Amino acid sequence: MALTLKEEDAADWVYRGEGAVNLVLAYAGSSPSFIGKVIRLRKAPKNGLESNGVSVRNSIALTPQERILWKNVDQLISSSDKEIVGQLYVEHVMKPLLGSNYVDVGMHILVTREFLELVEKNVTGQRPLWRVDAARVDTECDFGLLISDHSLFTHGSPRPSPCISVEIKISRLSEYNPLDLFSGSKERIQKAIKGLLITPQNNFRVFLNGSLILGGLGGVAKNTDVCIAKKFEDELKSFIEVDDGLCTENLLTLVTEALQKSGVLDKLLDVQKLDSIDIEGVIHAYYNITSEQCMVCKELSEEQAKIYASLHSASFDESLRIVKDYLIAATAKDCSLMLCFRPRNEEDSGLVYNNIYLESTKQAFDFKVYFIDLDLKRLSKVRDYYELDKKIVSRYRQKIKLDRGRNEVTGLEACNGKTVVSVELRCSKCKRKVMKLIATVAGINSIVLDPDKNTVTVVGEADPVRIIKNVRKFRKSATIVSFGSSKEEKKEHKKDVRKEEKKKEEKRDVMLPCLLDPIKIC
Ligand SMILES: O=P(O)(O)O[C@@H]1[C@@H](OP(=O)(O)O)[C@H](OP(=O)(O)O)[C@H](O)[C@H](OP(=O)(O)O)[C@H]1OP(=O)(O)O
Ligand SMILES: Nc1ncnc2c1ncn2[C@@H]1O[C@H](COP(=O)(O)OP(=O)(O)OP(=O)(O)O)[C@@H](O)[C@H]1O
Repeated sequence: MALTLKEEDAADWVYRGEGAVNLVLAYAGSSPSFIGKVIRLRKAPKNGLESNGVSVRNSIALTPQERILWKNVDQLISSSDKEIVGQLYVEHVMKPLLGSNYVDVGMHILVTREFLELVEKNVTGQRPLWRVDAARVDTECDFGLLISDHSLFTHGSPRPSPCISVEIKISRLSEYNPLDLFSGSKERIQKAIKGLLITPQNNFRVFLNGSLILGGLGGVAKNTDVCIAKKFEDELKSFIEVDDGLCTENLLTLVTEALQKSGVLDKLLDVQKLDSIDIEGVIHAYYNITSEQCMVCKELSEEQAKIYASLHSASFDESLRIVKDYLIAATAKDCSLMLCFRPRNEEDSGLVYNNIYLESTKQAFDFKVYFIDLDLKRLSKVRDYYELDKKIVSRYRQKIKLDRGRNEVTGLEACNGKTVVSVELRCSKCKRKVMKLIATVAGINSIVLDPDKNTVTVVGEADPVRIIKNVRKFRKSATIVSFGSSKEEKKEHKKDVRKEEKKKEEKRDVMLPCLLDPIKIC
């Protein structure tokens, strides 16, 4: 960490965006050390909700329990407190999984408190109000992460090539189907990207030469109406040489082809799928490794707690594996992809970059793809995930109750729940037996056996306890992997829970930007 950014450097850094944890600034000055770079600065929550005023997710060092969790990653646990664990996690956990070509670890540089205070003051006016309200730059932190600006094609040259970059966050909040995005089919990927473009929310941004031309900077954007779409199409004209009205379509083709050609989504999906056990199961493994009494089983009846007994009797190492894989998958579900395109020209058409030829415009483009925001999910988050899941399930149950009430009047079928059971399915006889036993339980709409994964997925309002009881008549070792609403339905309910939380937040005091002293509005 030789370089230090001081107060006088603050004016060279401009607002680029932010998430819940970091504020990101892009370099706009002329120092060769920083051209083509962004800096990620840690934020501190304003509401003081984290325990003892110290944010666990922001703290640099691993907790003793996390040191045990990550014990197989030597580089992580041998780091001293001063070394930055988040960066080591990206380098030694995520990079090997996602591929070194697509992951940029960045480097830490020192920053003075005066630098942080001044950049915060300079950029406050550009930050979304709710972000300003929620967190400020953490002025206690004396470093920032310097990383290449993946929305540009610079490579240190003072004159970056003209370029378009597209940022995609894999989330369900936009109106698109992630299954389309990950399908591998050109048509379906393009359909997903189109959906993201129309409802960008916090999940889709397009930058032209590093400046935002679609989506919300640092937050959520409204849907792409005719006006926005027209303006966007006009912006693209300087980049894609095609008749009016076809630039956006061609950009979609470019993005689709780059996603297909690079294979990054397949890699990402593999990592996202590491969480073979849902949070309702993982929470028990979490209590195994923290050696606390399981607060979840404590709330269940003896009968219900029996379902999870096998998870509690899993070995310590197995519990570590379950939790670790779950957290790695959580990182992979929350990261973004940045795809950057530039028209290919003879001088820089070395073999460094992949390229795509757009038949309709007769243009060749270089492209690069990077994953951004591969942050470590802290162990303590497992409890948060469980609590969130509980809220979602309870919301779902309320909905079923309501639906049942309505159905009594309309005679329609109730909404479905889903129970996943883990049971060894060795042969066709086993499968028949399990199928028969489950089929006798009331309230079942479908049963799907997966002999590769040794799981049975039961959809319907059937009682999970009855399901597992019946399966155990055949195999004692059977366990429930998850129950409640299906993942897709949960996501829908998650939206509602989030909306409610947001409403509560909006009721809190509002801070006006650009003012150092907050003004309270009634
Ligand atoms: O919990 P979720 O699904 O709302 O995801 C959070 C994201 O919200 P989103 O759904 O994308 O609007 C949230 O994104 P934003 O702040 O909305 O950009 C963060 O990514 C958060 O992760 P962390 O707290 O930074 O580790 C994300 O938290 P986790 O991925 O740790 O759950
Ligand atoms: N290396 C980069 N190059 C270009 N832009 C970047 C880079 N890193 C981050 N950004 C921009 O800054 C925004 C916020 O960064 P990031 O997602 O890392 O923040 P975060 O607080 O960690 O997010 P989250 O809340 O999702 O965890 C991104 O959405 C992206 O637009």
